[in-house]
Amino acid sequence: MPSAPGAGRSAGVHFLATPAIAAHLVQSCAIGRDDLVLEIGAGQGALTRHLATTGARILAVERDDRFARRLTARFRDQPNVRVVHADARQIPLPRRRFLVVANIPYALSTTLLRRLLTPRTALHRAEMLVEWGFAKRICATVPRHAEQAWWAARFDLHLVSRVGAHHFSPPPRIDSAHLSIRRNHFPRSAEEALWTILSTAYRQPATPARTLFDRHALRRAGIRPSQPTATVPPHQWAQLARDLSPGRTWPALPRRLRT
Ligand SMILES: C[S@@+](CC[C@H](N)C(=O)[O-])C[C@H]1O[C@@H](n2cnc3c(N)ncnc32)[C@H](O)[C@@H]1O
Repeated sequence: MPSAPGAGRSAGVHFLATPAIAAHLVQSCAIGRDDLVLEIGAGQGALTRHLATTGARILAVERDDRFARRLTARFRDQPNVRVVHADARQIPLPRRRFLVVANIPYALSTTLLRRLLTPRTALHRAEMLVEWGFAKRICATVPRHAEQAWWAARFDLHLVSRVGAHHFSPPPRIDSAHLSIRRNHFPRSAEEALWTILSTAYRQPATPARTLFDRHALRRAGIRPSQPTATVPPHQWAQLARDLSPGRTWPALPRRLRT
């Protein structure tokens, strides 16, 4: 989604205007009646109305006073939908397993993903509309930043499709993307090792991996020892972290990755 920088609380908001895209986003999430779904930025309910029909418990978070009031009225008769009038950057996230379906403000993408993909998150999967360029950056085979690699090593990030600006009202200047996120089986016990490896590697992108890490461990992870670190995809760093993590003490994760 989409809001011009510096826009007011609801100015510049671009609502999803194509019901088929809303329906597809919700279907992709394969929601069951027992699931808990967090919708971030519910707006006028373009996604909420499809989420409501799944029978799952829906928490529809909306910061804008007017939208929150209207949503509350609109879904008053749907006992499985609770409208939460709050800022999604500050609400406590569910402690039990949850799913996310959202068309989020472009400006909040990094902040929200940082929160959703934190080590202690109970996020299981997410289907989101985000800015096209943002989706391309975080789904790149080799992300350019260590934090993006940190996300991609622990979750499967998949750019499903491009969603043209004409599907929003009013249309933003740039297209969006359907981004799909699935938790993978990366062990929590290897997270400190993973971050240490990534931050070391991303600080020295042109360096052959063997100058930073044990060459036998690199080979076991499928990384050529001569390979410049900037060309190693996140899942191979994840494999290296799994391999090196047991039996050693690793530096704690930086605070920004834990909030
Ligand atoms: C792109 S619109 C999407 C609205 C609706 N989900 C749709 O698809 O049409 C994003 C919504 O997020 C809301 N929003 C913006 N910042 C927010 C925040 N920090 N917390 C919760 N909602 C926020 C806006 O008020 C707006 O309703």
